[in-house]
Parts: sequence; structure tokens; C-alpha cells
Amino acid sequence: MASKLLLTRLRTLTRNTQPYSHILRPSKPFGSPNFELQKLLQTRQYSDAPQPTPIDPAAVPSPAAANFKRPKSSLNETELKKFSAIAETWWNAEGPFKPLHVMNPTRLAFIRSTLCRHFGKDPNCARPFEGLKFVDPLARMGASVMGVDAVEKNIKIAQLHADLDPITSSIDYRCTTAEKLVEEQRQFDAVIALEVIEHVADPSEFCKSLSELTRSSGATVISTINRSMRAYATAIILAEYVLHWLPRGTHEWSSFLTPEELVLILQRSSISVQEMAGFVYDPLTGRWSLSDDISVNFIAFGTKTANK
Ligand SMILES: C[S@@+](CC[C@H](N)C(=O)[O-])C[C@H]1O[C@@H](n2cnc3c(N)ncnc32)[C@H](O)[C@@H]1O
Ligand SMILES: [Mg+2]
Repeated sequence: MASKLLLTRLRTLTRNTQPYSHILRPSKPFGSPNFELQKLLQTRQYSDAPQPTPIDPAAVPSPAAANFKRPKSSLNETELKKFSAIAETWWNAEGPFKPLHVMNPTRLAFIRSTLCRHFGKDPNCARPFEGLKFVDPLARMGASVMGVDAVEKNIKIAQLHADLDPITSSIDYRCTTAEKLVEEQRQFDAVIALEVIEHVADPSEFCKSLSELTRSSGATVISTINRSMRAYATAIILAEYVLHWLPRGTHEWSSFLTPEELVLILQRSSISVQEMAGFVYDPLTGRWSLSDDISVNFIAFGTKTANK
């Protein structure tokens, strides 16, 4: 009886007492400013400025070609090698992807609620996204889905798994990148990139590609890890070195973005962040829940402000 009481007390103490309230707090003081990123953003601003040199009219390409700037590759070979090495363990609920499997219901709850509100769909309906075109994981909720990953093995394994179920077998799995889809001039109602941005070569270029892939008034959802001391202690030291949830070296702390930085680079890519939430892990239940605490894992929902 006493131990039950103690357990209940501990649960109450560790439970996130603040209700998740869909509040965007871009100015929360988590993490330190990433000066490298700031420098990069400023450089890009200057390089985007109009060129003063006179142009030979005969050499001017067609308007469509002139608007098309080949996006830089988002691939970071070191990161891809890490994921290729553990590809076979993708569906092993106790393997290196365990944290993502366990986190899945929580992040889907956020995505389902924000996208239902944005697209005016009934959240109580079983397949609210019927008729919408998404890039990522929502086939079971009715959307027509393209699933993308840059590692060939991951795509093959995902395809085998999806073929086991008639609903998911309709997912169009592609081993490709966001920038290649931009080159193919693809567009989607919603573009969802979960736990990818911290592994790409250049996060602001990646956001530009995601924005190009999102149709005007469409939605973009990104989840990642904050560059905070708490994230260093939990997502790296605890998860990789103490609990061995993830292979050592899975995450580079310096590649994480703070929520403020993510909001900023999305804004510069014409994506206006509307809602943000944190994911918090309860070690007593082994479950994740949505929270206002964005100090470690967080997810952002944004809308495309203009069709560039
Ligand atoms: C942590 S996993 C997340 C997987 C999945 N989105 C999820 O959340 O369950 C990161 C994935 O990003 C992929 N990846 C890394 N760089 C990429 C890039 N530039 N373009 C597309 N996928 C990439 C890796 O192959 C890996 O499967
Ligand atoms: Mg990651």
C-alpha cells in the first residue's frame, strides 16, 4: 500500500503538470544562439541580393528556368553511413529505433490535431486526410503518401513492411531527397520531416527544399532535438552512453537546432510556424507525451505563407 502511494506520488511529481496548450514560444531561452548558423543565414541573405552587373538580354533564360535555382544536396555521407549500418533493425521495437517507435503515437497525435485543424478535417473521423497528398507517414489516416529516405536499405525494408498491410501498401516509397523532389517539381499538401533535419548537410537549404515541396497554404511539420544542455545530458549522454538506446555517435550536439533557430530558418523559407510542442519522456511509464517543455525533443507545425 505504502509503495503504491509512493509510486503515485512519484508519478505526480514527474508528470508534466503544465497542460499542452498549443503555444508557440519562439523566444524561450533554451540553448545558446548558434553563431555559425546566424553567419550562414546572413551570408545567404547577401548572396540572394540582386546582382549589379548588366545582363545581356540574349542570354536571359526563360522565366521558368530563371526562377529555378538548383538546390544544394542535403546529403551528409557520415550521417547516412550511420543509418545504413542499422537499417535491418528498423522494425525491431527493442532496437536502436526503439525511441522513435515509442514516440510515434505522441508525434502522430500532434500531427493529426494540427493538420486536422489546418485542413478543416474532422479529428474524430478514422481517415480524416482522405484526398490529401502528404510526404511521410500518414497513410492509415487516409492521405495519399510518399515515404522518403536517402538510404536505399531503409526504403527496401519499409516497402517490405508496408506490403504486409493493404492500407500501407499504397505508400509510394522512394529512395531520394527533398531537393531531388524539388527538381522533379513535386508538391504536397503536407510535408513532414521527423528527426531528419539534425542529420542533413545544411538545415536552411533543407528547409528551403521542404518549403518548395509544400503547396501554397499547405503545411510543413518538423521534429528534432534542441541544442540545449538538457538535450546533451539526456539525448546524447543518457540515451547513447548510459541506456544504450541509440548507438554511440548517433547525434552530434552541434547539429541540433534551437526552436528559435528553426522558426527563423523556416520563416526565411516562407514557412510560418504556428504551433510548437515538446515531447517529454516519463521513465516510470516508458511513454512520451506532448508538453509545453521544448527543451529537448520538439515538433513544429508551420504553414506556407507564399508560393515562391
Ligand atoms: C532518426 S531517422 C528518422 C526516421 C523517420 N523519419 C522517423 O522519424 O521515424 C533519420 C533518417 O533520416 C535519413 N536521412 C538522413 N539524411 C537525409 C537526407 N539528406 N535526406 C533524406 N533522408 C535523410 C536517414 O537515412 C534516417 O533514416
Ligand atoms: Mg536523430
